[in-house]
Formats: sequence, C-alpha cells, structure tokens
Amino acid sequence: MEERMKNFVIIVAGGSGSRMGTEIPKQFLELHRKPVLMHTIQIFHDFDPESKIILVLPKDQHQFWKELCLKHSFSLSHQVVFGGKTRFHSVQNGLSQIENKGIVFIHDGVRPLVSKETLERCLETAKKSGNAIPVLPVNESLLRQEGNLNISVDRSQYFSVQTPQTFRSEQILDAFKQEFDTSFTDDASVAEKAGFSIQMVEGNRENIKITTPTDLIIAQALLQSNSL
Ligand SMILES: Nc1ccn([C@@H]2O[C@H](COP(=O)(O)OP(=O)(O)OP(=O)(O)O)[C@@H](O)[C@H]2O)c(=O)n1
Ligand SMILES: C[C@](O)(CO)[C@H](O)COP(=O)(O)O
Repeated sequence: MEERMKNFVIIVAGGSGSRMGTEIPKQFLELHRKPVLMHTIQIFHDFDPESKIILVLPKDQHQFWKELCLKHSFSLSHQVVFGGKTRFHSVQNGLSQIENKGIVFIHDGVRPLVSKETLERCLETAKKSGNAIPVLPVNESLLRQEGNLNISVDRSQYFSVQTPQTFRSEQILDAFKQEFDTSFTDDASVAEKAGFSIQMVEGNRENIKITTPTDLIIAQALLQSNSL
C-alpha cells in the first residue's frame, strides 16, 4: 500500500506590520470575532487535520499568542517558532521543524481567506511537479517606468502571486540552503534562484494579504459573507 505523504504548513507571522500601523500586530486583530491568525490556522486544519502546523511569530509575541489562545479556547494543535529578520529568515526557522519527507505549504498568516480549491490545486500540482504557486491574472492595466517615460506593458504576461507557496520538502529545504538575497520577495523567488522551475496554479480572488487598513475592511466583509 502507498504510504500517505505528510503535509506540513508553515504559517509566517513574523513581520512588523508597518503598513497597517496598528498598535496590536495585524495578525492578532479580530475579524468576525476571532484573531486573523486563528482563521488562517483553522483553514489548514480543516483541509487536513493530520498536517503539522508550524506558526512563526516574533519572540516577544509568543506569550500574547498563548493568552489569546486561552481567551478564545483555541486548541488546534500547532508548534510556535521564532520569527526572523526578514520573511526569508522566518521561513527558514519554520523549515527547521520539518523532520521527514512530505509537502510543505508556506502561507502568510495574514491571508485568512484562501479557499479549499486553491489548497487542492496547490497540493496536487506540488505532488506531481515539485512545487505550485497560486497566482491570478492582473485585472488592471500596467505601466513600467523607464527614466522619464511611463510605458504600457502587455499585462497578459504578468500574474500576481499569492500563498500558500507549496513544495515537495526536498526541493524547498534545498532552496533555503542558499545565502539570503535582497531579491527574495517570496518562496518561489528562492526556489527559482536555486534552479527549480516554478509551476503556477490558479489562486482565488478573496485570498488577499491583509496589508493596509482597507484590506482589513474587505477581509471582514468577505469573512462575514462566507459564514452566511
Ligand atoms: N521578518 C518577517 C517579515 C514578514 N513575515 C511575514 O510575511 C508575511 C507577508 O509580509 P507582510 O504582509 O509584508 O507583513 P509585514 O512585514 O508584517 O508588513 P509590513 O511590510 O507592512 O511591515 C506576513 O504574514 C508577515 O508576518 C515574517 O514572517 N517575518
Ligand atoms: C509572499 C507574498 O505574499 C506573495 O505575494 C509577498 O511577496 C509578500 O510581500 P511583502 O512585501 O512581504 O508583503
């Protein structure tokens, strides 16, 4: 009988939230009666209750998170590790907890609206092809700045990138052995620099990254309509 592959989920929430600008870090803000991070963890647990969930949080937020879990009676199993200086270093800390082969989902803690269908597409393609990056076509026109000129570009050649960026564990562990480079904006850029070819799958429009106060209003509305 074929052995079932283990799923690992690294949820990164080690950032500073400077563009949100709230006193409470954005991952703890309440949306639809629960902190953002609890929505995110719940989605992955519901997708596969057997998966190992690793939450990356700045060291000085661990106690606060523990208190929030008690307050909300949040008991889904997860392991908490320290955040790093950049997203790359936070992911690296998460990867250090992967002890055997499987599929690794790397997801922004502040994307609490990823759909089950996106997760299924990511899982299936990563199993088959080594990785899967959820993307969407760009809905607006695009301009590129070149000196004093602003030049229209062909938007059909561009896609906006979401998470969970999903990999076979061997591939992503290998990619993250590299030295940090300032060009790394996500995990796909790390894998690409290590020589792996990147596979795109369709993401979902609701899967926004809560970055600014406006995103919070949109996420609140979407979560409310999801639960109707
Ligand atoms: N050192 C860092 C920086 C970012 N992240 C995580 O990477 C995701 C995407 O980053 P972003 O939305 O930019 O979060 P922040 O860095 O917190 O926000 P900002 O750039 O506005 O400060 C977030 O879940 C964030 O917590 C992380 O784990 N560790
Ligand atoms: C990982 C990411 O969410 C993919 O779109 C994005 O690259 C994070 O960028 P940020 O500037 O760190 O928010």
